[in-house]
Amino acid sequence: MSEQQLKQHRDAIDRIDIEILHLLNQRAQHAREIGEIKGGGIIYRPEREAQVLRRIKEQNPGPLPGESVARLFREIMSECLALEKPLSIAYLGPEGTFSQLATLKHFGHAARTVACSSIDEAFRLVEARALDYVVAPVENSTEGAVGRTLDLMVSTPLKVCGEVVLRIHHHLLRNSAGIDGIRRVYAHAQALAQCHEWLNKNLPADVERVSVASNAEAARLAAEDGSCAAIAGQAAAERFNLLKLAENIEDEPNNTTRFLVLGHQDVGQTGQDKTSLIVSAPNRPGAVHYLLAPIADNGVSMTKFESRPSRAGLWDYVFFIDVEGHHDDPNVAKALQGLMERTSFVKVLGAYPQAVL
Ligand SMILES: C=C(O[C@@H]1C=C(C(=O)O)C=C[C@H]1O)C(=O)O
Repeated sequence: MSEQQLKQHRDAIDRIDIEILHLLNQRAQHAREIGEIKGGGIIYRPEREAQVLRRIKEQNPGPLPGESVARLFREIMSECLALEKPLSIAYLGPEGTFSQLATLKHFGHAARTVACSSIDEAFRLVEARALDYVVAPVENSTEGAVGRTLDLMVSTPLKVCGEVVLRIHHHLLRNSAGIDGIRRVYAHAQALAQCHEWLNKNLPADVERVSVASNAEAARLAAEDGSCAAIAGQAAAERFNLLKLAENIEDEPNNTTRFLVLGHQDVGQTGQDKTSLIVSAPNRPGAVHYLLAPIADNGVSMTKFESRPSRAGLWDYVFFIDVEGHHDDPNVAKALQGLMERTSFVKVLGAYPQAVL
């Protein structure tokens, strides 16, 4: 390619960048005016954001991949929303956890992410309206449910208004090269479980495995002591300046964690939604089958079914159920009505758009 051709393309890019710049600011101006119309009411509208992202993916002519343009527009919306009112989001800290990554993936980098010392504290701060939303891990594809989040959902007045699905990659991290001399590996209990087979195969049997409160805490400890390693993700590796001795050591290559976003609002329909609910059933043969019949009878698909011992009575169970559709969709509404006729405890946690990114 000649210098002349290169210059032509660069000149074109310079012109386009200025056009994009003006268009971005025009977009932001509309968002600011929308903020004034909302007049201090609810600013964040997950249903609208999901529709914007889905439309961008559908109409994307390429060559940029749909996922990439959606990620760019995620950040554009984040900045536009921040002009209306910056959002503050509680997550399970410290900085560098997968919960923080999930928060940024869902709200973009203009949101203020606030590290909390426990999932309980994150819920409390949002319940007390000191922060706007909480992002809490709810299930991992390898390890199953996050019990503490489920327990908090039974009693919280907060409503689910979104979900985030995050691919989880774990790395073996240390402050120097090579695995010689490692006496201990720190990790969150879930990360230890998710890398169990890799650890059995690749580290000597006498290396101690110690579970700590978060992967970021594990990385912090490994940064301080050269005889220790950590299992954690990219964000923690960068934050604590650690070397990656081995990458993507999770046993299950499609390892993902699903997070829920909770706040104080109801979310409208988008046509591709989910509804989360909790029901209880007596501990009798056939009780669960009887209870769930209205879901199948109304042609509603169930995407999650998780049982947990109820705190109320010994050996009574509560069931965490996700179904496809919004609780205002006619078939879902009928299914919910049927459930309510069959059990004394149904709590609809919220309806929200299915994850787009
Ligand atoms: C601009 C709005 O406010 C927020 C920002 C949005 C955007 O930048 O497109 C979309 C939804 C809201 O979360 C709106 O409600 O339309």
